[in-house]
Amino acid sequence: MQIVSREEMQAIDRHAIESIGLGGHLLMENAGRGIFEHLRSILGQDERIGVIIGKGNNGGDGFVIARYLRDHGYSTDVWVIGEAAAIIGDSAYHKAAFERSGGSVSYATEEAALNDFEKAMRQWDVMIDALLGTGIKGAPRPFYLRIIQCMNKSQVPVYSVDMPSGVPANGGSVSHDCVKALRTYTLQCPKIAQFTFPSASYYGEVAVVDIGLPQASLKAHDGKRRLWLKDDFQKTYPRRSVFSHKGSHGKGLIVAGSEDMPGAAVLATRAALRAGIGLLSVSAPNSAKSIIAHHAVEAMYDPFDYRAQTADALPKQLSTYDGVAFGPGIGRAERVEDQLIKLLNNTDGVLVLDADGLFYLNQHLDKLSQRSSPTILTPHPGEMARLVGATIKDVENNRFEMARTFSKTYGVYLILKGPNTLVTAPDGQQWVNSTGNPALANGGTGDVLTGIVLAFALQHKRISAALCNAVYLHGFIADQLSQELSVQSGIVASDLTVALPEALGKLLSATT
Ligand SMILES: NC(=O)C1=CN([C@@H]2O[C@H](COP(=O)(O)OP(=O)(O)OC[C@H]3O[C@@H](n4cnc5c(N)ncnc54)[C@H](OP(=O)(O)O)[C@@H]3O)[C@@H](O)[C@H]2O)[C@@H](O)CC1
Ligand SMILES: Nc1ncnc2c1ncn2[C@@H]1O[C@H](COP(=O)(O)OP(=O)(O)O)[C@@H](O)[C@H]1O
Ligand SMILES: [K+]
Repeated sequence: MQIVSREEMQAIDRHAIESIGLGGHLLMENAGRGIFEHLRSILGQDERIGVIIGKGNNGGDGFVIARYLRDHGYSTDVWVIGEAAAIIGDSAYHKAAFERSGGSVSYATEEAALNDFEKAMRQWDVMIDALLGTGIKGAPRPFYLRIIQCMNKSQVPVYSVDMPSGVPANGGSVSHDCVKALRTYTLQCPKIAQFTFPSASYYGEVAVVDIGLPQASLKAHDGKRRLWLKDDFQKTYPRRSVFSHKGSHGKGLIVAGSEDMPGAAVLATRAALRAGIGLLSVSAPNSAKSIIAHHAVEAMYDPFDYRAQTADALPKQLSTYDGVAFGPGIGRAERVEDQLIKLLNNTDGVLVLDADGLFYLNQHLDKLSQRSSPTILTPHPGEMARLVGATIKDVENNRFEMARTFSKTYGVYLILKGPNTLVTAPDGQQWVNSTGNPALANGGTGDVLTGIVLAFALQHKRISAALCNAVYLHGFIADQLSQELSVQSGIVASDLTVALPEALGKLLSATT
C-alpha cells in the first residue's frame, strides 16, 4: 500500500480526474459512501451525529456522508464552518444533492456563532470531522482553530475524514491544536503524517477506505513509500530446499556483549539462531563468554583479546563470515572505534551496525560509501539524531526525508526504529512496518532485532525484503504475546526469542 505526501496525493487525484476522466464528484461520492459503510457498522441507530464541514473538498466528503446518514435514518446535524458562498466545485455539487434530498445546513461564520455551535454540539453522541484534509496550508486560521478546540474540549468521539483536521499531511513539527480523532478514515493512501510524530498521535485508530483511484494514477505519482504487510512477508519469506544444509543458511558472526552487558549478546545470539541462521559464532570478552554459552549452547566462539586497545581486538578471519553484526552491549571505548573502522574497511559480507556499534560512526561516514557489500544500520531515533547531527525531535518530525537522504548519500540500508519502524534502501525506497506495540518499549528488544536482521539478511534473496521481514516478525511476535497475555507490559526481550518459531509458523500459515 502506497504512502503519499500531500503533493503526491493531489497529483494522483488530478491524474484520475484529468487524465483518466473520472469526475471529482465521483471520487467524492466514493469517499463519502465508503466512510458511511464503515460508520454504519459502528454507529447506533439512535445516536445523534454532528457533521462538521469545511469549505474545501474534505467538507465535500462530509456532505456525502451526511446524505447517506440521513437516508438511512440517522439523526444528522450538519454545520458548515464558513459562508454558504464559500462552498464551491464538487463540494457544492454534493451540498446541493444533500439539500435536495431534504437535508438542512447550519452555518458558523464567526465568533458570534460559536455559542450556537457549542450548544448544538452538546446534543451530539458522535461527530464527523470534515473540516480540513490534505489541503491545509500552515496552521489552522483562528476561527477554525477555535472550532478544533471546541471539538476536543467536548469529549464527543470524533471520526475524522481523511486526516484529523489541522494535521499537515507531510507531518513535520506541529505546534498548534489539531482534532484528536478516535478513528481516522484515510482515503485510499495513508499520508506521511500517519507515521511521523507528533502528527501520528492525533489519528487514533486508522481505517483505509478505497475510493477507486486507478492504478495508473497511483503509479504515475509513486513516491516509493509502502506499508509492509503480512501478505508481503508471506510472499518474500524464503522456503528451504529439502537439499539444504547448515552452509546454505548463512554463516554469521555477532560481535557483542561486554563485562557489564553480557545479556545484549545473549539476546542477539539467541534471536539469530531462532531466526534460522545456518552457523553462528560469537565474539565477546571472556568475562561474558560463559554467560552467553550458558544461554545459547548452539553458538560457537571466535575469540580475540578484548583487552587489546586496538583494532586487533577482532577475530582474525573476518572474511570467512557471510555477515557480521556489531554492537549490542559492547559499550563505548576507544577500542570500539578501532573495531568499527576495521569492520568498515575489512568485511566483505553483510555488515550490521547497532547500538554502540553506531556511536563512533558519525566520525567515519565516508567509509560507508566505500563498502561494496550491504551495510545495514539499525538506529533508534536518538542514535539517528547523533548520526546526522540533529535533535531527536527533528528525526521524529521528518523520519522519511531524513532516512531517505541518509541512505542515498551513504549507500546504506537503514532501519529507523520506533513505532512504525521505517526501512530505507540505498536507492531511497521506503517501507513502513505495520506490526509491533509498546510491549517492545523496553531494554533488549533492539538486540533481538539485530539477531533477526543478521539471520534474515543471510537467508533472503533481497536485503530489503530481509529487513522488512525482520522488523515485521519482531513486531508480530510482540503482538502475538500481547494478545495471548492481554498485556503490553511485562513481556521481556528474551520472551521474544522463545516465542519466535511459533509466531513465524502462525505468520506463514495465516491467510491474509
Ligand atoms: N477531487 C479531489 O481532489 C478529492 C479530494 N478529496 C478530499 O478532499 C480533501 C482535499 O481537499 P482540498 O484540497 O480542497 O483541501 P481541504 O483539505 O478540504 O482544505 C482546503 C480548504 O481549507 C482552507 N484552508 C487551507 N488552509 C487553511 C488553514 N490553515 N486554516 C483554515 N482554512 C484553511 C482552504 O481555503 P483557502 O486557503 O483556499 O482560502 C480550502 O478551502 C482530501 O483530504 C479529501 O478529503 C476526496 O473527496 C477525493 C476526491
Ligand atoms: N511503542 C512501540 N511500538 C512498537 N515498537 C516499539 C515501540 N517502542 C519500541 N519499539 C521497538 O523496540 C525496539 C527497541 O530497540 P532499542 O531502542 O534499540 O532497544 P535496546 O537497545 O534496549 O535493545 C525497536 O525495534 C523498536 O522499533
Ligand atoms: K478532516
